[in-house]
Amino acid sequence: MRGNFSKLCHTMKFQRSVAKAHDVESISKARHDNNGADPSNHCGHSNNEPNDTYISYNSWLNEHPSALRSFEGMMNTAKGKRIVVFLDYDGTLSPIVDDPDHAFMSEPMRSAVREIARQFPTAIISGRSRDKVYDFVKLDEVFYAGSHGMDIRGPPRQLKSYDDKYQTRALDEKGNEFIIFQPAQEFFPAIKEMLTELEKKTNKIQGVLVEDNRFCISVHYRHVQAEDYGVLLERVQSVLAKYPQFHLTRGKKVMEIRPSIKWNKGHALEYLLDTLGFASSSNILPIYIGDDRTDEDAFKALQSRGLGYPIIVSSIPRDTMASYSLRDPSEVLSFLIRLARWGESSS
Ligand SMILES: O=P(O)(O)OC[C@H]1O[C@H](O[C@H]2O[C@H](CO)[C@@H](O)[C@H](O)[C@H]2O)[C@H](O)[C@@H](O)[C@@H]1O
Repeated sequence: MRGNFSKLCHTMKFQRSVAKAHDVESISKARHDNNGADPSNHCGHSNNEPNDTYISYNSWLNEHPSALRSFEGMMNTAKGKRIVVFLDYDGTLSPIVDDPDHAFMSEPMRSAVREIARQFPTAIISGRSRDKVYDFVKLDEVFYAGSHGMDIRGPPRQLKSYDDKYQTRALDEKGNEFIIFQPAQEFFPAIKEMLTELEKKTNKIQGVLVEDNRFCISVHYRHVQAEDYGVLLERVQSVLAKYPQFHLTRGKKVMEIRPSIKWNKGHALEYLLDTLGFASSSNILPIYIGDDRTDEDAFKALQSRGLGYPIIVSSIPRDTMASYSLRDPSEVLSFLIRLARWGESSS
């Protein structure tokens, strides 16, 4: 394993030099490719000139410094604290790709996350279904929260502050206990109905993909012609109108249908901290890395506790509650490798 880890560190040195060479390229590339960060701009184009983009990205970086460049300072504050790592999946551990079923995680990323999970409690919190994220990540060392945190497989601690009906104790194949926490359980039959209706209502629109995320539904429009977008939105809204207990949120070229309960990635983060036994500890340092709007709920949770490091993954200036930034998943990889190495040397 140590051999793998030094291979990773080597990869990281390589990436650092590549990242320098790409600095200018990534900034101008950002002008053309925001991966759908702005849903009102269906085609994802911006009118800014490259120079404007360069200036605005750099001034944004002053507000949200690079977590790679700030690494030493960040870790000075971390000394003596218990680090807990939270990671989003799409756009963070895997790059945004055209086909959601092909958002694979690279082997170096898998090794880095495995190393991180050996050093620190680690959870992946995703909008995907929990099973799908596990299929991509395939690591048993990690806790998983799917459906934007509404389906958690966490540590074996049943919490009194949550209704027992949402917490199920279970055993894995090796006899280890864990808890499944599903606060949106009662919405499941309605979600199944909506899924069928959405598929029926949208299957004539070319390029639409309806994804079953167990307690949420994603309607992808990355491959929908701009002129068909209005019809798609109308059809999604017409289905939604029959289910007032659900609402629509937006991600990268995706509409996400979610139960209207007071539960999001921020609550999932709090729940996992509680089950890890860190409910009232001031000696912890949670790190959350994510790229999407729904990750803002987790950034907000950290900011309101005045705790830890919320880190946004973005190659364009974005309105965010994160304190630090990383440009893309390759910088996330570099950060995780450095963090794992830091953890190893300080343990
Ligand atoms: O919380 P996350 O793990 O970031 O999940 C958010 C959504 O991610 C996926 O969609 C996004 O990534 C796809 C693959 O790169 C891309 O094709 C799509 O356009 C993006 O929106 C996932 O498929 C969705 O279900 C999640 O809600």
